[in-house]
Amino acid sequence: MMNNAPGSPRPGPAPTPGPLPDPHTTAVHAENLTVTRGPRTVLRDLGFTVPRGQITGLLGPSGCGKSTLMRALVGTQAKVTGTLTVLGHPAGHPTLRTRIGYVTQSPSVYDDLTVRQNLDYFAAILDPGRPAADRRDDHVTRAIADVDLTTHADSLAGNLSGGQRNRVSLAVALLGAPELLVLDEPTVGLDPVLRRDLWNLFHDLATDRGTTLLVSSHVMDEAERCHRLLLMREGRLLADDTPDALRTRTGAATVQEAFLHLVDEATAAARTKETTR
Ligand SMILES: Nc1ncnc2c1ncn2[C@@H]1O[C@H](COP(=O)(O)OP(=O)(O)OP(=O)(O)O)[C@@H](O)[C@H]1O
Repeated sequence: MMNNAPGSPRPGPAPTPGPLPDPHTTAVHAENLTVTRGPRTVLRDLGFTVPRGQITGLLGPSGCGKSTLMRALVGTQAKVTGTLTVLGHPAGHPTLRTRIGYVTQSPSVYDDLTVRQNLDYFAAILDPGRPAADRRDDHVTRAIADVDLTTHADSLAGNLSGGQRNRVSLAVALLGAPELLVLDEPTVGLDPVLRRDLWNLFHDLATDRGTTLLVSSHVMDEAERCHRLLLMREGRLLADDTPDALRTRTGAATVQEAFLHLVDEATAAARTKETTR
C-alpha cells in the first residue's frame, strides 16, 4: 500500500484506517489520496471505492484531475500519497501490469502499421512464442471485432480518423482480457452512433466478461450510462454514488443538474467555513 511520503504535512492525528475492502468485490479502494504536480495539489484527500464488474464513470470539468487520478491508479503518476489499492495490491505493483488495460487520451498506435499489424505486435509482447500463434490470431481478430474495426483491419493506422485510432488503442487494451479497464475520455470525437456502440461494448464487457471499467468523461450525459459515478471538481470528490441516488438526493432530473447542485452546495459550505473562521 502507498504510504504518506516521509515529512508530508498532515495536521492532527493520523486517521484510523477502516477495514480493508474485499478484493473479490472491490476493484479499487482509495483513502486520503492526494497528488501534487509541480507546486500544485491537484488531487486532495480522495476516498472512494470502485466495485468489480461494473462501469464507474469519472466525471468532472476539464482540469479537475481525472487523468491524474487514472495515472495514479495505473501507477504512472509521481507524488501520490495516501492509500490506493487496485485489485488487492498497491497501485503500481508489478503484478497488476497484465491485469489492467489503460487507454490514454492520445492514441498510442504505430501509424505505419495496419490495424491488424498493430495488434499482432502488441499480442506478441503479451503472449510471445510460436506455439501461441493461433491463440494470438484469435485474440487479435476478436479485439478488432470488439471495437468494430473489422472492415478496417488492413488499413494503415495513419490513414484512420482520430476516433478510429482511439478504437485501435482500445483494442490493444482488450487483448490481454484485463480485469480492470481504465479509459481516459474514450468517446471524445466520436459520432453519436459510435459513442452508443462503444457504450454497448462497455456494458457487454462488464456483463459478459465481468470486466471492471473506469471511464472518464466531461460529457455529463454519458453519466447516465454508468452504474456508479465519481463526480469531481477542482481535485476534490463531490460524490461517489449511483446516478439514481444522486438525482434523488439532490432532487435533480439529470446528473448534470445534480452535479451543479453539488457544486453550489460545496461552494456554500466553503463560504460558511470561511466566514466562521
Ligand atoms: N505537469 C504539471 N504540472 C503542474 N500541474 C499540472 C501538470 N499537469 C497537469 N497539471 C494540472 O493538474 C490538474 C489536473 O489535470 P488533469 O489532466 O488530471 O485534468 P483532467 O480532469 O483530466 O482534464 P481534461 O479533461 O482536460 O483532460 C489541472 O489543473 C492541470 O492544470
